[in-house]
Amino acid sequence: MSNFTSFSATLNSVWSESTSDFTFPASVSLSLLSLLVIVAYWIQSPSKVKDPLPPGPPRLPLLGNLFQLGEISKFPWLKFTEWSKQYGPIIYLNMLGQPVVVLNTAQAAFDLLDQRGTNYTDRPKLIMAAEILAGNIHVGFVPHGPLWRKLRKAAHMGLNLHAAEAYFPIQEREATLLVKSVLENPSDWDNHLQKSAASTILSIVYGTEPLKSREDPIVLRINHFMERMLKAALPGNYMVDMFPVLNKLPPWLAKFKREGMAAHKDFTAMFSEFLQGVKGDKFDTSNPTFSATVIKQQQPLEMSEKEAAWLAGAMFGAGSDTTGAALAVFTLAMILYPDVLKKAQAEVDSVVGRDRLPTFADRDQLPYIRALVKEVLRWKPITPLGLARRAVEDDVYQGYFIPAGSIVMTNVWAMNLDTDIYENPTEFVPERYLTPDGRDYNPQHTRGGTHAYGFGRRICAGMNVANNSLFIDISRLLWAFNFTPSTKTGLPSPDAQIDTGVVVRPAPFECEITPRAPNVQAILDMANEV
Ligand code: HEM
Repeated sequence: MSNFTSFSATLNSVWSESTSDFTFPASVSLSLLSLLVIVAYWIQSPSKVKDPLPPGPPRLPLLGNLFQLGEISKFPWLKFTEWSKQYGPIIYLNMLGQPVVVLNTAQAAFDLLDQRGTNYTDRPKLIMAAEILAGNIHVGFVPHGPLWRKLRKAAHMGLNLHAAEAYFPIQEREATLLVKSVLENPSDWDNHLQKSAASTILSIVYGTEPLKSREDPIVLRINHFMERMLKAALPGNYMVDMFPVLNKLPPWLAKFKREGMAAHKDFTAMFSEFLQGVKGDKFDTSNPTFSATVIKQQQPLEMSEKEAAWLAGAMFGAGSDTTGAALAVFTLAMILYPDVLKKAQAEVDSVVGRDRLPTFADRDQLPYIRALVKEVLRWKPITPLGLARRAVEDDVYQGYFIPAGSIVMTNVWAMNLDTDIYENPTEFVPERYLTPDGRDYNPQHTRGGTHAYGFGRRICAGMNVANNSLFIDISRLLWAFNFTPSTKTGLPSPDAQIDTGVVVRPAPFECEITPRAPNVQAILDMANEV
């Protein structure tokens, strides 16, 4: 799912590389732009500030923190975390009149997003991406209101803890295929992880057969949708997001609107075609699928064909790159922390043995693996700023004024490194999620031990499916392989990361992945899920 981690970085492009389809003649552009900035500021600035705004870096009149953009353009969570040490748990920024509030502690995120959920369940307005391209129907971007509640309810029916168990067979089959691919071609391990994550989510949503490649037409088509959404969501790419009044122009006068509406029609046709495939017999429907649940819920929830199609279609973008990136973090940790690797393998071996693959039935007996999955999500968060929210009304928190319309960001990176909660937070230590007598331990204000899936009512709808995929993939990879540094390139850096715009993941690195025993292939061949 396109997120807002690149928010600050991409605001830069307002000035530098705008691809806006609505351009001004050069002679009038500067003065007109200045006027528009003043009007935008006047419209958007908080009118009645009674309490002080939260602290933050110094601001200029009108421009706000625009001049700090350089500092936060790359990996903004790192700068926010640094600022949190200076300014405290809540930081206030202002970008050309747009208030931005960054929450740096789990306590602040819990107090606002969980405890005052009604005010913080909305998403920021994204006119080009969410309203025009997605037609205000994408569950991840739709404003807080009746439609979001309906879509979310249907999503819950297909993804809740119990419903997610129906996908165990798909996830076990995909995990076996993943181990097979890595065994055949270990140097391409990252590609196998990404393909496996994509294949799993597609099978869960539409009941498709396992993917042979990431170039499969269905993947390419959905990726094209995601790329369009991402490009449209980046601030500065479309003037209409800076000056919403432009959205009032009729389509014949506004190219961005004409093209956006046409693209929305195409995406609707694509998602409807996929859903029809489940209704008809094009895909294998012998396994329970998310789409089948959505189709069943259409009548009781009074969901239109279009809403059902978009709900199912939204899942690939939300669940594919995210899970794949978390598996890459796991691989990095196994290379850098050989003692953890050994301990995890020892647990798997003692419970499962060497004559079969781990299954979901083993999960209760694998506390160290459960802890390791939580540590993967904590150590290098793949969505370090979560997914932004919008304050609907003025609020006051800890004596600070949060203006209505503020973009609210959760700095999960800072929360995961909070030394009040985690000892040696930069180290990979699964033990932190176990009590001294070996039971599961979840730090305060986490959901299931983690902040990775967000907060409050808008928490990740697919978190059970994601946790299940991570558990089964990680336990089978640990059962099958040893992970060691590349003999050519040595130890990878724990800190090198890349921001894909969708997720933040470890920078590419090489490593050696070798089978732990000669019979791995034979056991894989015996697995009857494939
Ligand atoms: C490791 C994997 C994943 C991570 C780290 C992750 C993380 C997130 C985060 C941070 C949010 C925003 C929550 C908030 O606003 O507080 C989110 C939303 C969402 N996620 Fe996930 N996700 C993952 C996997 C999945 C999967 C597998 C699915 C689908 C099966 C999924 C479906 C969704 C949906 C539909 C939303 C939008 C919820 C809404 O706005 O109401 N995610 N996810």
